[in-house]
Amino acid sequence: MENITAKKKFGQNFLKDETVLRKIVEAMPNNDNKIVEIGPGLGDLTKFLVDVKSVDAFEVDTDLCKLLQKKFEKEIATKQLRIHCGDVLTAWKSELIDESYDLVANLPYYIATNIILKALADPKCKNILVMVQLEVAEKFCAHEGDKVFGALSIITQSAGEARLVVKVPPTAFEPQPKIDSAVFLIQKQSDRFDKDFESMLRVAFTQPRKTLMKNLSAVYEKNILQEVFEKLSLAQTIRPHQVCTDDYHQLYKLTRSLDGTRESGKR
Ligand SMILES: C[S@@+](CC[C@H](N)C(=O)[O-])C[C@H]1O[C@@H](n2cnc3c(N)ncnc32)[C@H](O)[C@@H]1O
Repeated sequence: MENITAKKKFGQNFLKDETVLRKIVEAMPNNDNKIVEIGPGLGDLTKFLVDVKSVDAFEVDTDLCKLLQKKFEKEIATKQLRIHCGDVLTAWKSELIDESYDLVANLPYYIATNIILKALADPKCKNILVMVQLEVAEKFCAHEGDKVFGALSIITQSAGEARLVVKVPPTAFEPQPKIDSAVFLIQKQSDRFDKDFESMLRVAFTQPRKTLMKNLSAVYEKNILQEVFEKLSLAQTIRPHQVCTDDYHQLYKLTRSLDGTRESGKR
């Protein structure tokens, strides 16, 4: 590895396995979108990306920024690569860049979920192809009935389709992480993103093993919930992971139209 010590605080595990790097590039959607890479690190994935598309890369570590500026002098001069040095979360307003892009990255795991949620909400982001902790990838890709089906799966299914691309063992990285990783792809079909819907999901999954009715009744009036459950033919004993994404949207619409929050009852 270059003369660089990996910094734990920035989640630095550099992907060294060329087969996995190629699999990421092969899974990229075929379109004219720009690429955004978050955390280019030593530039191993960047090298493949700039060969096929123009890339905007965001890197927080100033040592790595300097190294990348040297390594990719030519690509920076031809504008095939732009390096933004700094914390991507600070740079990210509602849109990260002002043109359509696909996010392709081996993400820093300590902020991976946050980054994916921001990309799902960003109207300029069209597709998300990222490496994260396996456990997190499974949550984003889960389907109704799966044990890990939850708020992240529903938010993803509301925006598009997700699929696991490849599982990656710790040996693919330097230094090696303690956990397995996975690359997954979300192809976005809609920019629909509703913070209130997300809040309802948080309530629905507060205690995943309890019934959905029990969780929701912390916020919604019980009689309204009973009416809504009946309309949607949902059993009162159903658990949150057993309800499909469409039914969650119906549930949200109906509870809103009936103004079923407990607060509203006190008015
Ligand atoms: C898991 S490493 C991936 C490095 C490289 N892409 C690879 O595959 O080898 C995560 C990268 O994200 C960078 N990073 C961590 N936090 C960041 C942040 N808030 N903004 C931008 N980059 C960040 C790290 O410095 C590191 O380069």
